[in-house]
Amino acid sequence: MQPTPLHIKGGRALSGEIAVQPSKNAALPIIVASLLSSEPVTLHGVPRLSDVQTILDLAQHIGTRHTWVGPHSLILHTPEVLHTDAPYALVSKMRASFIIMGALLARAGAATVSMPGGCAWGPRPVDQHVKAFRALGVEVSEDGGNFDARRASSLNGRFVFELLTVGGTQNAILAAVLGDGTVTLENASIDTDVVDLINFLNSLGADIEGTGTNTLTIRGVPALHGGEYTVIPDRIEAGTFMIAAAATRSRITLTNVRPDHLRALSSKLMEMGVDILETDDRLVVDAEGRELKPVNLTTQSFPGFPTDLQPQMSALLATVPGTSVVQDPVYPDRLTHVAELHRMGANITVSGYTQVIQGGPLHAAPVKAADLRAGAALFIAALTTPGETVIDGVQYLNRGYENLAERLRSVGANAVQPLPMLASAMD
Ligand SMILES: CC(=O)N[C@H]1[C@@H](OP(=O)(O)OP(=O)(O)OC[C@H]2O[C@@H](n3ccc(=O)[nH]c3=O)[C@H](O)[C@@H]2O)O[C@H](CO)[C@@H](O)[C@@H]1O
Ligand SMILES: C=C(OP(=O)(O)O)C(=O)O
Repeated sequence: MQPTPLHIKGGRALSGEIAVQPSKNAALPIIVASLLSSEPVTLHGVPRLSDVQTILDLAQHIGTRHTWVGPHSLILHTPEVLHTDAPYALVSKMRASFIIMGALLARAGAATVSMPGGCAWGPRPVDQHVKAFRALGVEVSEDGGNFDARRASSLNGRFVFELLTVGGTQNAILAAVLGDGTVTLENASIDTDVVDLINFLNSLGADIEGTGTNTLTIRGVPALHGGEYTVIPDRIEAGTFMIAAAATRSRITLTNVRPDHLRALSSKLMEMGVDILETDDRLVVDAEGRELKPVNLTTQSFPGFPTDLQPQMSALLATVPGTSVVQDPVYPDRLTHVAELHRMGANITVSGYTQVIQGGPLHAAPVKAADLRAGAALFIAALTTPGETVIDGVQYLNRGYENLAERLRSVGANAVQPLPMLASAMD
């Protein structure tokens, strides 16, 4: 059953403190990576999201048992691999599930994985994953929407990625961790979620060198032991809250945050006239009473401006008088927020991956999220307007934000999600 739409009455400032959830995009590959060990692994900092449930369902099919031992803590245990296939019903829900292929290749030597799904705003190829596997000695064939991969021996050799890919780098790392070969990956992603995966794997006894650089050397080890690990805070959720504070001209404090993961956003917000104060794992965003300036931005791989914050930033800029230009070459079709923001009075012209945004006041309207970050963008737009905006497509928001409405209510947002009974009574 789809969740009921969210009702937001904006036009008021936010204030107070909000704890950022642990990172979805770091936790998902780490959950998958836990199946490389036959011993129990305790993870702290796992967000309670529908995407996490999807990956746990997939892991369970493979043979991983899990037990929640705290609100964000989980014990995972894969004594043996029961199945080496990842069925369409699960993989099609979420792109991150494709890296099950690397984990299965490492632990079981074979994998049959359906082509991935996930936020579908346009083409999201996996050619680099497949090219990397083949270059390192894996046989991969494609049939009926499935990839079938097999390795006769340990992965060995060198692969140069043709572009920076987070998932492609993670998949190749996972496949190379076990065995007696040595793999060198060049032009590897240095994204925070890749670094967290490497730190996790090394904490279980993997031998991966070059963390945080574009060249990784992975020396196979016979087995990984169990262990305990804490996932990094979610920089995309933190960024979404920072943009929400700027859009509502508010001052809020974020806790459980890594300010060093958010520099590209912080410097754009500062350029607009927002004050950002960083101390260890806290960050204060102060836009109270500010007249913000328009800015131009182009998305890039980490440490550049993240594509996962592009729709939210576009919503903010749609409220800032003047002309801003936003370009997203990382995902040129990531534009499903635009038509919905138009319904709220935004003036955005699109040409290719470029949005030219003439900022001004928005108004409330019924809108529909078609993907996760587009949903966050609509939430932010709704927070800026005094009328009641109703956002449909909340299931996408639930993929990546834990109790978003409730947590933003704790800092003063007027956001409610009526229960299904109530919703039908109101129809
Ligand atoms: C679950 C997860 O962590 N998702 C994130 C991850 O997705 P994901 O890992 O899928 O994104 P990639 O880093 O792989 O994609 C980056 C770019 O490379 C292209 N590409 C990628 C692989 C490939 O084989 N061929 C190819 O052409 C993509 O189309 C895109 O243009 O990183 C993206 C970029 O930061 C984020 O937007 C996603 O939220
Ligand atoms: C797009 C995202 O996730 P996925 O890659 O799983 O679609 C995201 O987290 O913004």
